[in-house]
Amino acid sequence: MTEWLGLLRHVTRLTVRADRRAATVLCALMIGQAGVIAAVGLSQRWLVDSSAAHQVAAVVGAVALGAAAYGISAGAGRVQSNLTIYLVGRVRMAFNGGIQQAVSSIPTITHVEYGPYINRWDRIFKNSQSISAMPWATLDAAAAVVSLAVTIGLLGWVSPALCLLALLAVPVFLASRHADRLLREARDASLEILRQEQRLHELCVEPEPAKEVMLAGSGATLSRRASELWDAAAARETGARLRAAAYSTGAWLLYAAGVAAALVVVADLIRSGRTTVGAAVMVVSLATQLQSQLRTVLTSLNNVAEAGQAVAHYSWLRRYAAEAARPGAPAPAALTRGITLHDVRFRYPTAERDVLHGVNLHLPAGSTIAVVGTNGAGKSTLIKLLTGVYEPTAGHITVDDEPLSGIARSRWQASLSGVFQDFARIRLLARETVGVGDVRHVRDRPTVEAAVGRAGATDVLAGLPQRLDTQLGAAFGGVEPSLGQWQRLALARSLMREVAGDRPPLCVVLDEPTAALDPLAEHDLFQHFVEQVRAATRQGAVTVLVSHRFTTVRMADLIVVLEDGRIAEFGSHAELMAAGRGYAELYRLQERAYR
Ligand SMILES: Nc1ncnc2c1ncn2[C@@H]1O[C@H](COP(=O)(O)OP(=O)(O)OP(=O)(O)O)[C@@H](O)[C@H]1O
Repeated sequence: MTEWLGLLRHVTRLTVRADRRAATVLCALMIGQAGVIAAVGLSQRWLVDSSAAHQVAAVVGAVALGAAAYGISAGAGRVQSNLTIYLVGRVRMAFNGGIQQAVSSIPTITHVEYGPYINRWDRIFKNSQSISAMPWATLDAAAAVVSLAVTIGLLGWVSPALCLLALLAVPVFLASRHADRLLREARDASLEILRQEQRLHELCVEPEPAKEVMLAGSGATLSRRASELWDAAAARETGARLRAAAYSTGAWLLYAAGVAAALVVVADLIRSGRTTVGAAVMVVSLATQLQSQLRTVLTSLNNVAEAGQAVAHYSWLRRYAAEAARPGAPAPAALTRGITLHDVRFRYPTAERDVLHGVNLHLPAGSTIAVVGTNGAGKSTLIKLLTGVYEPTAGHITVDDEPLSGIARSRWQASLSGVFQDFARIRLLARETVGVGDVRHVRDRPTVEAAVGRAGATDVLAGLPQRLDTQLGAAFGGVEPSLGQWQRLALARSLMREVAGDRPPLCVVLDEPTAALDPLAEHDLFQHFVEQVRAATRQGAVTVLVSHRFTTVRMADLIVVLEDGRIAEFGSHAELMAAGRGYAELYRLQERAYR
C-alpha cells in the first residue's frame, strides 16, 4: 500500500506539472458526477408526480432540472474524456522518459541481459498507460462509489428493502476481480513467449540477421515458430477471457434477477398506495444507473489494479537503480601503483559454474596489458569486472590499493574509456556517432574531428558525402559503413573524452577493438592508438587489450594468457617466448601463417 501511494504521488506530481489548469478542471468534472446522477433520478420522480397532480410550475422545474442534468452530463462527459486522454498522454511521455533514464543510467548490465530482470522493467513500460491514468482511475473510482452511495440512498428512500440491491454488487465485484486476475495472469505468463516471438520476427526482418536467415533458408521455419509462439500466447489469453466472461455473466445474471425482484417490490408498494408512480419511475432509472455505476467502479478499480501490478516492479527498479549506483569515493586523479585482482572468482547470475577461478593479477600503472586465450576463456568477463558492470562473486579488485567496490560506480566508469567486442553501430549523423563518446562535446566539430584523426578514421570520414553531417545507416536513408569502418568510428568515440581535454582515463579497455580490420591495419592502428593514449599512460593509466592477433599482442608490455578462467601464463612477450609454452607455440603458428 505504501508503495502504491508512493507511485500515485509521483504520477499525480507529473500530472500537475504537465498541466495544472486542465488537471483542476478534470478534478471538478469528476467530483460533479455524483450530483448529476442524483439530479437525473430526482427530476424524473418530480416530473411524474407533479404531472399526476397537475402542478405545471413543478413540471417545468422538473423538466429544467432533468434537462440541465442531462446536458451537463453529456457535455461534461465529452470534455472529461478528452481532458483525460490529453493529460494521460502527456504524463505517460514524462513517466516513460523517467523509466528509460533510470534503466539506462544503471551502471551494471544484469538488468538488460537477463529475462527475469527485463520482464520487470518491461512490465512497467507495458503498464505505463494505466500508471499514468492512476490519479484519474482512483478519483473516478471514488466518485463512482459516492454516486453509488447516493443512488442507494435514493432507493432506500423509496423502500429500505431496495437497498438490498446494493448487496448484489458484491458478487459482481468479486467476479470482476477474479476475471481481471485471470486475464492479468495469462498476460504475465505470456510475456517471455511474446518476447521470443518478437525476437524471431526481428531475426527475419533486421538487416544483419536477415542475411544469415536468407542464406540458411530458415526464414519460413523461424516465421512458423514465431506464429506458434504467438498462437500459444493468444490461446492462453483467449482461454482466460472465456473463463473471465463466464464469471462476469453469472454475476450479472444474478444482478438482473435482483432488479426484477426490486420492480416487484415497487409494484407492490404502488398497489398498496405506499409510494407514488414517480418513485417507481425513479427506481427503474436508478436501477439502470446502478448497473452502469457498478461497471464504472469496476473498470476504475481494474485500472487501478492494473497500475498497481507494476507498483512492485517500479519500487524494485528504484531500489535496484539506487543499489547499482553504489555511492562511494571518487576515483583517484591518477594511478601510481595500478589495478590488482585478488583471488577473483566470477559466476554469471544464471550460470551453474564459475567463469573465472581465483584470478590474481597485477596491472601496473602506465602499462599496456594484452589478454589472450581461446574462445570462452573469460577475457571479456575480465573486462566487464574491470569496468564495474559486474562485481566479482568472490575476491576483490583494488585500484591503487583502494577497493574498487568503495569507488562510486558512475565515477569509476567516468574515468574509463574503451571499445567493446560488440561495439554499437550508432546510426545517427557521423558527428553524433563519434560525439556521444562525450555528450558535452557532441556539437564540437574540431574535437570530433580530432577524435576521428586519433582513431585513424580520417579516411572513413573523407569517404562520407557530407563528412561529419552524413546520416549513417541505410535503414535511415544514410550511408552504411563497412564493419571495419564502424569499428574505427567506435574507436574514435572512445577517444572523445581524452581529446576533449577532460581528465585522461585511468583505464582504457579495448576488447577486440580491431577484429573487423585486416591484420596489417590492426597492427598500424593499435600502434597509433597506443601512442595516442600516451598522455593517459603517463598519468598511470592502464590499457587492457583483448586480441587474438599475436602480432598486435606482442606490442603490449605484459601479456596474460587465460585458459578456462585461470591464468596460464603471464609476462612480457620475450619472457613468454623464452618459456616456450602455449603462447610461444601459438605465436609461431600465427607468424608462419602470415609469412
Ligand atoms: N551474460 C552471460 N551469461 C552467462 N554466461 C556468459 C555470459 N557471457 C559470457 N558467458 C560465458 O562465460 C564464459 C566466458 O565468456 P567470455 O565472453 O568472457 O569469453 P571470451 O574469452 O571473451 O571469449 P571470446 O574470445 O569468444 O570473445 C563463456 O563460457 C560464456 O558462455
